[in-house]
Amino acid sequence: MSMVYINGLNKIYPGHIATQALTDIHLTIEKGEFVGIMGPSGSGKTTLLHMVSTIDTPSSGAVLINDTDPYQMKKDELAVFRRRQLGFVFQDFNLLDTLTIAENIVLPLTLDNKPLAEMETRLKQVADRMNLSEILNKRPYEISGGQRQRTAISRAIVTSPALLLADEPTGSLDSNASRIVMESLESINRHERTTIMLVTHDPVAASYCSRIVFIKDGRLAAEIHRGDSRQTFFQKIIDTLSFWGGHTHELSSIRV
Ligand SMILES: Nc1ncnc2c1ncn2[C@@H]1O[C@H](COP(=O)(O)OP(=O)(O)OP(=O)(O)O)[C@@H](O)[C@H]1O
Repeated sequence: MSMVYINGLNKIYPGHIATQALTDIHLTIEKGEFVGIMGPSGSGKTTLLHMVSTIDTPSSGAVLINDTDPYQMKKDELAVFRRRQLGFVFQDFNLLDTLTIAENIVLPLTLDNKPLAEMETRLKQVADRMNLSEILNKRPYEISGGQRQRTAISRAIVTSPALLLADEPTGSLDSNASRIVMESLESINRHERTTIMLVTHDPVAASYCSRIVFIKDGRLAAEIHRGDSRQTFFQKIIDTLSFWGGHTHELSSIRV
């Protein structure tokens, strides 16, 4: 069963000089997969994520999410679809400083008018899984970057979305915080069976995925699967990046 089905997708940004950001993309992501998107800067990774997250519209081709075409929906329907089916995680966390960590996490449930008891149960489950239970009464400016990103991930999964979309979630974090964030995403994928699509430049972060799709100049260039060993997968990612392009500098001293 596919969670994301992309068929013949093209994206052209109009303008004085039009940019063809994506060309004839065909990609299927099965339910429960954890897929990374990698490629050089400007290759179209974020554009692809935006097409799936319905932030922007394709120029042509089909995008189905959970067998639904979000681009056929009315504005209100789409807003509800996004709130219930999709979770979003960004590089810069996007938390509200005026709210506590607990209030930030349950915000999507508040917007959906869920009963208080249900909110409290779900908050406890998510906070336990993301190891945030001790800091629920703090505010975002009182916690570390890694804790902020885990709060943002908690907010994204509190509605139990079918699909979690993450754009460079470790981009602002040091290597230790990145590792904890990636372990959290891996745990969500394993235990909540949430399908995850992640854009990253970071080969260590990518090594937590079950499959990596490489994009070059807006086209799918290669695809590799993890298998059992994350260490071996990391090496495969480095080899593929050095062949297709991407960030492979500064990698010699990285510990997986
Ligand atoms: N809103 C926009 N208007 C016009 N061109 C755009 C727009 N967004 C992206 N582009 C162009 O589309 C191409 C793909 O951009 P995209 O941001 O998807 O790449 P990326 O692989 O995510 O890059 P990076 O790794 O640097 O974030 C680039 O040539 C970019 O300049």
